[in-house]
Formats: sequence, structure tokens, C-alpha cells
Amino acid sequence: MITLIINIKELLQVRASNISKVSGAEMKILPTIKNAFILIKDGRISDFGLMESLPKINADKIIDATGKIVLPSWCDSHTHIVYAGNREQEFVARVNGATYEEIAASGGGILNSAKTLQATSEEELYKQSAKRLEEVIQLGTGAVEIKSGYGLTIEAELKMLRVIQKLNDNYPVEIKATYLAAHAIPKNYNGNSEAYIDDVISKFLPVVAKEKLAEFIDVFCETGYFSVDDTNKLLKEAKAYNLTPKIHVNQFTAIGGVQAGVNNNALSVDHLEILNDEDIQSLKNSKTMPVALPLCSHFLSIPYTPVKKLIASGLPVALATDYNPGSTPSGNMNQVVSEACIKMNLTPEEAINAATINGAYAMGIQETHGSIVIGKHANIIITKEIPSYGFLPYAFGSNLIDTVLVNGVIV
Ligand SMILES: N=CN[C@@H](CCC(=O)O)C(=O)O
Ligand SMILES: [Zn+2]
Repeated sequence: MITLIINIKELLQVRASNISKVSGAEMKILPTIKNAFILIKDGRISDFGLMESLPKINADKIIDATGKIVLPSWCDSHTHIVYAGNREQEFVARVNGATYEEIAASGGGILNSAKTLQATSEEELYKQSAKRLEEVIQLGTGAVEIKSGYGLTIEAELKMLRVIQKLNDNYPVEIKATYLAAHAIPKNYNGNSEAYIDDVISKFLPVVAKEKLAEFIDVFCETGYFSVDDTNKLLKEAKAYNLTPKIHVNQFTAIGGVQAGVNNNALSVDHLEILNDEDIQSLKNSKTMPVALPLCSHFLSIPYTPVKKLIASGLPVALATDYNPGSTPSGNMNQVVSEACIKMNLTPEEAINAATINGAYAMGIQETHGSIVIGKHANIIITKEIPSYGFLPYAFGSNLIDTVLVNGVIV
């Protein structure tokens, strides 16, 4: 199947194949071609360039993108899309003055989601999750990481991971599974995080690894959840099973989680709303991608990750949704890009780099996704007619997506 997109007003994120991420001042640069074409063969990008150099091609399908912008699909490297029910009532409680921390301390929060998920059948969990996945695909997400972590028993965690696997089997987008082994301390452990980590290590990890249900391992390293010692212990053990760390750190407090991530060769450290200079220092000379989740800051009214400071330090930044029922009930990457420009002062170029090529890096798929390169998956967004790409973050309330292609097929 050959698909040709012609008369593209501007083709964004055109890169050399050896660029796996962009850092520091480079993040302000978004390479583009104006008045371009892109050719897709058997689901992969097979050529692109200026319209004036378009070779003669017998295409099966021609899409005229006059006035429209074309870019690689969003790469959402941090989500909890697989969950049951919702936490609308906690949201209303927060509107009425309760804090996220107070709700969690009184048995709500993650434990509330775990209770609902444990009582939900695998079929129903799949149904609810597939609906959310379909929604984000239409919003231009072409690759997505999905975490477990709302199970908190081995049976429920495996149920979540099997649902992620089934989504991967049934949908064309790239899905990466993360075993979020330590998301909250289950009630029956009476606040004893060490005892839970010990059980995860001796009872859960070997099963998850044997079933080959996850590529990444995650832990919520945070005051009141899991300590730096818990984190180090878990990540060290996970290494023996070839599970790469991608961890939740510094959402509310800076307790050394960033350093723990870097020391354990984490692919990414995510959240980072509260960052100190030592944290930034430890990220330098590491391969760990800092990931910011601006919609979480928006929804919880907590500080925004100081991404400009990270970039000024020469570091890369990726943006993701954090789609989950408690802190971010939105999986809209377009909204993430807007919010990052509006509230974190990223330029449109920085935000688009963070949500595409750097997002791909943050889930280990930089060789195949995240930029317009010959041979990469043809996961592509065609916008509606817009004046320029700056209009994407500017018109924050409009759905500006016209067409989404996954592996070269319109979805
Ligand atoms: N911070 C930890 N986990 C999720 C939210 C969990 C919840 O409230 O359900 C997050 O990334 O924000
Ligand atoms: Zn999260």
C-alpha cells in the first residue's frame, strides 16, 4: 500500500536518523520543510521532501494537505490509561477544600482506585481502557506507555498487565508496558512500605518477569509512599529481570528520588514538580530523560516542573499526559503541548520536540517513532488548515486535528 501526502504547508520534525533526542538550546530548533510531500510505503515513511522534487509515483491513495501542517504523532511516555471507574467524587471533595494528600491519607486516592479495579472483571477493565485509548488515538497519540499500579495485589496487577498486552495486540499504536510495582502501600501493610517492597521482590516480580508482561519498572518515590531506600532496593532487584526503571519522583517533595533514578540508569524520571539544584546536577551527564506532566500540575494546582531551568542547564525534557483517574483525567497531548507553552513558557518548538522525539526516547522507541525519518513508522498527524504550527498551542480549546494515520493507515 502506497500513500502519498502532497502540498503540505509545513512538514515538522524532519530529522537525521541518528538524532535520538534533543537537549538544551537545541530544543528551540524544530527542523521543517515548507510545501512538502511525504510518501508512505507499507506503513513506513519511505520518502519526503519539497513538492518541487516530488518523483513520479503510482500511489494507491493521495491526500491533499493544502493549508495543513503534518507532524509525527504524539509520543505519550507516561500514562495510567488502564483503570476502573473514576474519582469524580474526590475531585468534587477537592473543589470543596480537601487536599489530594488528605484524600489519600483517609484511604482515598490510589487505594480507592485499587479497590474499584480489584472488583472489576478483566473484560470490563479492557472495555473501559480501550475506550480511553481510542479517544487518545483520535487526538493524535501514536505511541503510548501504560502502567499497572492500581492493582496492588499480584492477581490485580497481572490483570492490569494482561489488559495492556491485549490493547497492544488489538490496536495499531505502539504500546509499552510498565510494571508500577510500588504505587501505594496496600492497607493490610499498615504503612509498612519495606514489608510491601519485600513482598513485591520475592512474590510479584518473578511472576511479572516470567509472564513477560512488562518492559519497564516503576515506583512512586515520595514522602508517605516509598522511600529512596525502598526505591533503590526494588530497582536493583528489577535489574536482574531486565526491567528498565521509569520512575515517579519529586511530585511533592525532593527526597533524593532523582539521584536514585539516575544511579539505577532510569530511562526517565517523571513529575519533577519540586526540583532542587542537586537534582538538576545529577541529571547532567546521565542518559535519563526528565519528563514533565503539566496537566497533573493543572488539575491538582501544584507547581509546574521547572522545565526552562532544566533546558537552560543543557538537559532534554519530554512531555507526557499522566492520564489517570486521580491527578490527571485527560490523555490529550494537544492540551499538554498548549499547557507547556502557556504555563511553563516553552516555545512551540520546545514543546513539540518534548512531545515527539523526546517522548519517544522516554519510552525507548526513538529508533522507530517521534520524528520524520525514512524507515520510521508512518504515525502521522495532519492538522486542519491553520496559519502556522504556533497556532496548535495558541488555540488551546480547539481540536485542530484533521486526520490521524497509524502505520500509514487512516484511523
Ligand atoms: N503520583 C502518582 N501516581 C499518579 C496519580 C495517582 C492517583 O492519584 O491515582 C500520578 O502520576 O500522578
Ligand atoms: Zn503517573
